Parts: sequence; structure tokens; C-alpha cells
Amino acid sequence: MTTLRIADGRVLRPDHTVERADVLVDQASGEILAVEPEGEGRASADDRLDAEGSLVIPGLVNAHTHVAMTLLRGYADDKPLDAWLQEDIWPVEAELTAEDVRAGARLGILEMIRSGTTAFADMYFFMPEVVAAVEESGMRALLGYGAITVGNDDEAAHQEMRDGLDFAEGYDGAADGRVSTAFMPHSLTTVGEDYLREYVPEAREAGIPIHFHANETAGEVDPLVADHDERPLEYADDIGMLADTSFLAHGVHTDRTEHELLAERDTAVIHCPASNMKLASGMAPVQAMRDRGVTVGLGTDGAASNNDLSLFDEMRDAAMLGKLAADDASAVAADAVVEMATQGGAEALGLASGRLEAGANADLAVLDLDQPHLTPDHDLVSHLTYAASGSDVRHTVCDGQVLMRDRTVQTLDEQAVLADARERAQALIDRAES
Ligand SMILES: CSC[C@H]1O[C@@H](n2cnc3c(O)ncnc32)[C@H](O)[C@@H]1O
Ligand SMILES: [Zn+2]
Repeated sequence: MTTLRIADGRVLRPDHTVERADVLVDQASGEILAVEPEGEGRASADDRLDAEGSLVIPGLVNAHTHVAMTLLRGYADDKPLDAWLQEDIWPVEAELTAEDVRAGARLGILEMIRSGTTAFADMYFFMPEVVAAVEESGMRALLGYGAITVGNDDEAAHQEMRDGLDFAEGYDGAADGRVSTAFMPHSLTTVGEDYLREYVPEAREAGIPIHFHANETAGEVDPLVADHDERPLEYADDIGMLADTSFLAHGVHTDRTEHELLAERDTAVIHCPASNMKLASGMAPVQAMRDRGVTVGLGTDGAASNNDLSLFDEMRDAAMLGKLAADDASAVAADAVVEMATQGGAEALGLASGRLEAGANADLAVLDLDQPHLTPDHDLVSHLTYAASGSDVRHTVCDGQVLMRDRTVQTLDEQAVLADARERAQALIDRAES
């Protein structure tokens, strides 16, 4: 057995207490062997990460993104969702190549490793390239091909849905089990009803999880309600899209009936506060959903609508926006936000991560507490939500492997990743605008 000891730090436990302890990891299985409180007999380990003056937390889970959209960061800002997608993003995405997606995925993964994220859910194009980037980087991910049928003829629409299923079936368990997959119809409005009714049951019967965008803007919800005479999530449920292995992104314009349905079906909602604010999509009723028992995770959405992939920024945004949405300063409190960024996201993605305890995946991050903006330390859960940032992360570990040690990423050549992304982003825009 090869072991790794994260030594002499303070450890955030699943109940959000903090204790002085070491985390002992079995690198072969990628699991936590023990969280050993200070004073207990501590055997030596094969490798050691120093956590003195630091806080050890579960690796953060970015439960909804389009990772290769890092190439479009800052390309189109300050527009609402529909105009942004149709006028700017989709015309550029039509020019994407597999190599672009690989470069954008590497860049996004690098950014996530640096900011303490150890797992992400991704919906995009050229997904085998994202699998390859996950494999080489050592990250964990749940991946799916984003299928869209609107604008396609019937044959192409069927092909989109088939591509979604084929990817999910072909790549589940890749990268030594760090990749899992889902069937990902883009949204309830960009995939036609007939296609959803044909392919969603096939995915469910094959035991494939389902992920989609839903109830993001009023402009999307209102016509759906008018056409179907029911709420969007009642429509989704009628098709069979809500299950305990399903998770949806946004859920901004959802009502009480839909929250009760989500709780009953055990379907998680991934809250994307920065994207929802930037595109002026609205304020998700996060406190109301949680009060009714809905599992909520956090996602950055793509870097073009955020514009970064740090879950720390998302945590702060979630707390601030949650209070505004509920008109209540006690809503979406710090501990609820930390839970969403860790256990909530892990549960949505079906991962044994998000908790520092024996038997869980050894996915964790170590934050340097010895800094002005984290001093004094009355409440470290408060700091995680309101004061910390991605650059406070010293070490990142996923599946028991050290991905970043003392702020140096071990698995990717950082300068090469940046140079490649810059070059490919420029060439992509040149092609799209020529
Ligand atoms: C079909 S792959 C994913 C697809 O989704 C687009 N996208 C990015 N952000 C959003 C969002 O907030 N709502 C809906 N769709 C979004 C992305 O550009 C890809 O085309
Ligand atoms: Zn999205």
C-alpha cells in the first residue's frame, strides 16, 4: 500500500466542525484511510503534504460547466442568454475543432485544480477530448455530449441524440474510473419533445444519469407553460427526466409545485449564481428548494458567462444572491453554501466525494490560512464562503494523487497549456469572424 499523509493541519469534518487532524490516504484505492485527530498514534506514510497553518477541506465540486468555453472567456459579455448564445456563442462554437476543445478543457481543468476543485460535470462537444484532458490531469469528472435538435433535420436530430447515448455508454469508467458519464439533452426547449420521449427512456433503462438545463430564464419558461399547460418540470417528469440519478442546471424560475416534485424524485438542482446574475436570468429560490428537501449543488456554468471557474467565487455569490432572493439575511447561510459546494455537488454527480471521512474518495484541497483576509479565524466555515479565494489553495489532491503541491500543478505543463489556449482561442475567433 502506498500512503499519503496530509499532516498537521486543521480538517473540515462532514458536520462542519474543524479539528486538528491528519488525513491518511491510500493512494492505490484513492480512498481516505483515516482522519486521525491530533495526539493519536501516527504511523509514517510514503508521502507527506504539509498542512501546518492550513485548512484541509473536501475537494470542491463544480457540478455544471462547459469547461472548454474557457476559450471564449471575455469574448462576449453583457447580453441576456438568448442573444448571447445566438448572436455570439453559437456562431463561434460552430467553428470549434477537437483540438480547440482539448486546449480549452486543459485550461479550465488547470484553473479548477488551482482553485481546489477536484470534480466537475461537463456538457459540451468533442467530449472524447475532455475525457483525454481529464485523464492526463488526474481530475474527476462526469461528462456528457450536449445534444441539440432544434435547427436540425430529423436525421441529424436523431444522430445528435444517438451521439449523446453512445458517448455516455462508451466512456463510462474511463480514466481509471475517474470519468463517469450522463445523457445530456441541452434543455427542454432546444431538444424537441419527440426526441426526448424516444431517447430519455432508453437512457433510463440503461441506467444512464441525465443532465440538462431547465427553468433558466422567464423567456424559456413562459412559452413552455403556454404550449404544454403545465410547469416545465412537470413536463420533464412526464417524459421521465426526473430521477434520483438526474440533475438539472439553473432551476431559476421554479415554483413550489416543482420544488416538491424535485424533492419527491430526488433530482438535484445545480445553482449557477454568477451566470444567472451576469446573463440577468434571475434569482434561483435556493433557500426555498433546500427547505423543501431538494439537493442543491453549485456550478460555474461556462467561463464565458461567469467569467472564471473558481468555486470560491461561486460560494460567495450563492450566499449573497440567496439572501437577496429570499429577502432574508439568514437565508443560504455559510454552512449551507459549503455543503452545496461539497456534499451537494458530490451527491448530484453520484460521487463518494465531498466528505473527509474514512472510505470516501481522497479528493481534497488545502488552504493557506496565514493571510490577512483570513485573519482572525473566528469561524472557518464563514471564511470559506465569504472571504477565501481560489488563490488560497496550496495543495490539491484527487483520487489520492497530488495534482498541485505547494501551488505547482504536477500533472499539466502550465505555461504550455496557457500558450496553446491563447493561440487556439485567437485562431477560433479569426475563423468565426472571417
Ligand atoms: C450543447 S453543449 C452546451 C451548450 O450550452 C451552451 N451554454 C452555455 N451556457 C449556457 C447557459 O447558461 N444556458 C444554456 N446553454 C448554455 C454552450 O454554449 C453550448 O452551446
Ligand atoms: Zn450551462
